[in-house]
Amino acid sequence: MMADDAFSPPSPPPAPSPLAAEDLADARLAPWQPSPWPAPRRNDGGGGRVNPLFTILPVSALAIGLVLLVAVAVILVVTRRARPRKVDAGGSCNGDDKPGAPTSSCGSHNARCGYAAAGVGCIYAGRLGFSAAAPRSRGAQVFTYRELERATDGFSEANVVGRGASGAVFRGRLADGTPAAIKRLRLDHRRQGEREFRIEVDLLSRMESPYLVGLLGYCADQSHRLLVFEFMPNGSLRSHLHPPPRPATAAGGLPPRQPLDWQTRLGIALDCARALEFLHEHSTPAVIHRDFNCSNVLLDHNYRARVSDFGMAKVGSNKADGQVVTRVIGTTGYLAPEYASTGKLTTKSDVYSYGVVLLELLTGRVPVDTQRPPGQHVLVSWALPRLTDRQKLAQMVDPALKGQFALKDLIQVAAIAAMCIQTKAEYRPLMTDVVQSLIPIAKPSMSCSSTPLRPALEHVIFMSSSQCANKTS
Ligand SMILES: Nc1ncnc2c1ncn2[C@@H]1O[C@H](COP(=O)(O)OP(=O)(O)OP(=O)(O)O)[C@@H](O)[C@H]1O
Repeated sequence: MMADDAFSPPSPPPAPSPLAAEDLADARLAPWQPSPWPAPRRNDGGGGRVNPLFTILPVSALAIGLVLLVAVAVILVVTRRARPRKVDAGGSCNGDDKPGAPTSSCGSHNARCGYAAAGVGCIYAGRLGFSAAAPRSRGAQVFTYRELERATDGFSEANVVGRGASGAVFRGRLADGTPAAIKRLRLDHRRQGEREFRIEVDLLSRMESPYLVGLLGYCADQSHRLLVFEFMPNGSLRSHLHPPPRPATAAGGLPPRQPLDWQTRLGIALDCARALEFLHEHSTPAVIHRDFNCSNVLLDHNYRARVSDFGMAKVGSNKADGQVVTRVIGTTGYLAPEYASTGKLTTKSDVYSYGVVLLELLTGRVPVDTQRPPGQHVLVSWALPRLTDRQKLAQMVDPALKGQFALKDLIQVAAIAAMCIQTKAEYRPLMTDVVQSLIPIAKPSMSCSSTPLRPALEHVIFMSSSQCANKTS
């Protein structure tokens, strides 16, 4: 029943609003307790005096709050200004990476630590569809052509460290003493150089990983287009795995280059896997390198690898299948079959190219070599049946690695390579799986039993935990 049935006022009350009726009912259930505090007196214009406390207290509280707010804001602004210009994007890092520092001091491979150089800016920011929240931690400094000319002794031939399809790369030293690799792009009528320039600047000034070659800056002075990278003193992986034959005059007196040893190769394989893992799985949206090959793997003074050359990279689509249909470009011998034949590009195309580089590390062979006997021209077709045959496996390894590896490690690397170069893209592993599978063998101190294979690689026929004990060398 209604509450006012039970409530019998002595005289008819003024018509109550429904809310007033409920209030009355509540009042019946919970009798009103007098407040211990003095009741405020309403200034009703009836001549009653207002207690000054009730005016002063809220006003002073408001004033104190305002002062505190302003103080906090001032402290925040001052401390931000006083901090060195290092930006922590996506995780705190106390490393002291400097422009040109070849190795990040961040512990985690996922750490994105970097710096923002003074007075930096990126004129091409925002063209590749990264979300606004994407970290832009590394500033790319803008150089004039004159500055880079000075840095390279007028682009002298003596400073050329390499030449790619898009131009020459010069060793240089920036005004602050930082060593740098300066790539002078050739701008052709197809404007491919311009496109590559924009992609490199846009991507690299936003991405931050110790496994990617860092972009220190760029120059877009009139018709000049130059990219300034961290200098990688040990050059490309290609120059170590497949050194060009030295002319007799140059070779005389110079000691022969030592082939990379097994552990160094595994370290390089792991660094590259982490670089691709970063692009595919830790970047939003995913980035497909599209031209991953051993020329684009550069080595620092400790032979730690970093991936370079993003001029052909594609930012993955947001579509569910993560597939981009595009013009087929890349390097012969590294192209995934589905990409080469249909132009369908996915992160799994990079996984295939990675598998080819892993085969090069394993065998010391180039991806395509028409000088070899028939049946051995294409590395992938020659290697694939051997990778899963224990007898033939040991014979396919680079002779320079003889006696340096345990059979179980070789089997593991072969299994990873075999999965990466699967013809069907969906059978290839994720780069995260590759990283996890390589970690135990790239760190020899870890015991075999504590490092089970990742599910993606488990079904390779001869991989079983019992074989972990079969250490033969
Ligand atoms: N950051 C760097 N530090 C040291 N050397 C470098 C650096 N970048 C490039 N180089 C050298 O310059 C060479 C040419 O590099 P570049 O990226 O122009 O071409 P590429 O990758 O070999 O070929 P392409 O551009 O045709 O794919 C490399 O192989 C390497 O020896």
